[in-house]
Amino acid sequence: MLPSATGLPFDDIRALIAAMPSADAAAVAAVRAREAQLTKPAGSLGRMEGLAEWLSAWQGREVPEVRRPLVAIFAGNHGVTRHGISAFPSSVTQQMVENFAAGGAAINQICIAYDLGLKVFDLALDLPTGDITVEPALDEAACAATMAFGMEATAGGIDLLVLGEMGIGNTTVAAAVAAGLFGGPATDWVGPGTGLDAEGVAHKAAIVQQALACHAGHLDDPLEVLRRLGGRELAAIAGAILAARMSRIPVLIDGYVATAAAAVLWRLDHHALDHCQFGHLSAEPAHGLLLAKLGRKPLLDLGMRLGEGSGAALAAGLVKAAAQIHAGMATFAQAGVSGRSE
Ligand SMILES: Cc1cc2ncn([C@H]3O[C@H](COP(=O)(O)O)[C@@H](O)[C@H]3O)c2cc1C
Ligand SMILES: O=C(O)c1cccnc1
Repeated sequence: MLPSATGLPFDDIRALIAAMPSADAAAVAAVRAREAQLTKPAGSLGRMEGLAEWLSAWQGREVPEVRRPLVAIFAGNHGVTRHGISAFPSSVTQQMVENFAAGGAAINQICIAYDLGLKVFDLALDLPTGDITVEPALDEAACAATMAFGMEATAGGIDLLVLGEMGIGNTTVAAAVAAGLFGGPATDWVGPGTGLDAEGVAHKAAIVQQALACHAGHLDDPLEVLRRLGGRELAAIAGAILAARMSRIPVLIDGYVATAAAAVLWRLDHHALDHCQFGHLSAEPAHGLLLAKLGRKPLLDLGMRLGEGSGAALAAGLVKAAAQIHAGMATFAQAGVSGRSE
């Protein structure tokens, strides 16, 4: 699914969006029928029942199954870090990629605990994106190619895709993308990220405002917002979400940064994220606002603000359980349990 030579690279992305499959209504009907027979009061598993239905709808399976879940982390570096908008130096991006490979990060432990596969995609870390206060982060060809690269995350017969990121400075570009897509002042969209104090957050807002001014007049097209104000890991996440849709793989999206990338697709088509669930509510303050714009309720709210796919990976434990519960439970008839009294 690399961009073809049919025209501008973004045209290939738009063509995929126009061709997105919809939910499998027959699979949903089958899950609902079976759900009603399982040995529990109707509706007693709350949102877990909805997760089983969502899995079936997008997998196109009458019985949902999660046997090959994958966490994909995309890592990128950002030119805007020259303005001191993170509590950590940008060298930490590469160092954390090495830490992921060595098994020392939080996400490695979550993957062990829940038996999730993990792949880390390093996106030209030695080539930071453009400084968004004065130039676009990426040109169109690089942005489209990075989206195409992100599509590779769906390979290998996976049946659940969990998306996360690593990139010092990326809560700044996420804020810029969110503001570019939904408007409002930069102060609405920035937060402490890795741990800025109030003065640091105010400076970060000023930098995002500068970026918005620099690109004003070019932000009507969501893909332009992505390439001008975003970064490689955001582009790759957007590509991965789109490829997952085409391959009928349900997706779990992590915190503020991953949600900002997803929001680009939502602005292109309000149904583009129907195959996605939002794993958690990040403590990054603007994540709640962004989810409200998308009209979505996250699965977990644990006060986490780590990134690297951690909140979505924790939610993958719930999604695995939802599939197992639905597939494995006995029906009233099978178990000889009496149904509801008349
Ligand atoms: C050691 C360490 C591990 C991380 N894992 C994820 N992030 C998270 O923090 C970064 C975004 O925050 P900001 O915009 O403030 O730089 C991203 O790399 C994100 O995934 C980390 C950050 C650090 C320091
Ligand atoms: O919610 C996130 O994605 C997040 C929050 C803080 C730092 N990095 C990522």
